[in-house]
Amino acid sequence: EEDPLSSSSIVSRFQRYLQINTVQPNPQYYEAADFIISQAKSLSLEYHTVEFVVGKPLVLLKWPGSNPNLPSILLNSHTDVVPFEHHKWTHPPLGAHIDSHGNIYARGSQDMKCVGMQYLEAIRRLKASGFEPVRSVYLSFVPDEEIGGHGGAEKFAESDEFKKLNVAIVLDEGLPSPSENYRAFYGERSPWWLVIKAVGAPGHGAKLYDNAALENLFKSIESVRRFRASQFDLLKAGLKAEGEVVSVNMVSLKAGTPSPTGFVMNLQPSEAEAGFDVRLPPTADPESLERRIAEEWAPVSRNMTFEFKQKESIYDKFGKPALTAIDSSNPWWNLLEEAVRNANGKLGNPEIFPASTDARYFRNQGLPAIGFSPMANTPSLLHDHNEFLNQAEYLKGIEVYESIIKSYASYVGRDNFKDEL
Ligand code: MET
Ligand SMILES: [Zn+2]
Ligand SMILES: [Zn+2]
Repeated sequence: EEDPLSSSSIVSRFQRYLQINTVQPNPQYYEAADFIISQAKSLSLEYHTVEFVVGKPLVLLKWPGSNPNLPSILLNSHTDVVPFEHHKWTHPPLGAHIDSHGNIYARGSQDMKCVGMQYLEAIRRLKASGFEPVRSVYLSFVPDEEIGGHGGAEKFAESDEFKKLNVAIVLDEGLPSPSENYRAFYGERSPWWLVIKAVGAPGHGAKLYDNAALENLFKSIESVRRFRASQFDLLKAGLKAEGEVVSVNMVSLKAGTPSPTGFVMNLQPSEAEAGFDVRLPPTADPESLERRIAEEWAPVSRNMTFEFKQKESIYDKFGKPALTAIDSSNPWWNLLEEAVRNANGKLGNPEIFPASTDARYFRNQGLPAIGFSPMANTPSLLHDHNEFLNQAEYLKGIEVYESIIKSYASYVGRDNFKDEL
């Protein structure tokens, strides 16, 4: 039988996880849970599943520490992945095909089945080396991150079950880095999913008149685009980073009178709407953006209305921007830097995650949470066609986690200096 610690067994376990269809909106969560539990068994980890929402299992694993009084470490990952356009990929998105360069192609290879498996493989190696944790290490494999996390990490982080784990620090996903420096994230932007609706007089397609619904909508779109350009310019000029500007992208457009052959071409419709994915940095002024939406993007003077499909606060439950400290008040930050260095890796400057992750639910509880996915020399292909991760980079990431878990689980100093300052 093959050595479970060999590179080829490690990579083939990753392929098996990638091949499980956990694609939204119909993820095969039980199949994923069975696989994770089989891994837990092979590692002699404690396991159990919780269903905060029926049909959406969250798998929780535990590697007990020798000192159960010390607060624990939580390694979080989501099991679901976003959909794909099958025919636009060079290799099947659920195939986990490895090409001649060692690139593993699959949806979830970067976001974030890699991380979930790397945690497990790091533990496999640590166990084989005889390492015993002082702090308990928990692994949570959560559902539904890609549709908002409401049936997964959000409920988990607010649960009594979670409080009992007495978690000191959470690790969750980050982003790949095209350079040799890994990226790490101490905060993230808040999603506002906005739909703007216009109404107007219907009329002949040949007639030029004011206040048609689509004319009204396009005035708004022009205003949104001017704002978008102003934020994008800050980014292009290098004055701000991706996570420090407000982004707004149009993601849907709905209008027209359907006909069997497409749309009626000589009728101007009386309703139209556009959807926008807006992301606010933790340093943004939410009130001023809301005013801009009401006064410029959807003004009542044009009979416009708007609705939020999602509108998250930039503040934690104590009313402060949900940011994890990266100064000496947070020992876990320095430990991470040191552990990555010990594994011959380099960490870039801490950043604000430009999209959103489940880490926000833990930060909202006042806990430190760091976003980190050890992928260097890798183009960022999250939610894109042909998402891949190189197998050598994947294996390197396991060594990085080995170093981090070892350091975190052995740390017996104070968890947080904040209260004493
Ligand atoms: C807004 S829920 C988060 C879903 C996904 N991670 C995103 O950033 O779009
Ligand atoms: Zn993700
Ligand atoms: Zn994602």
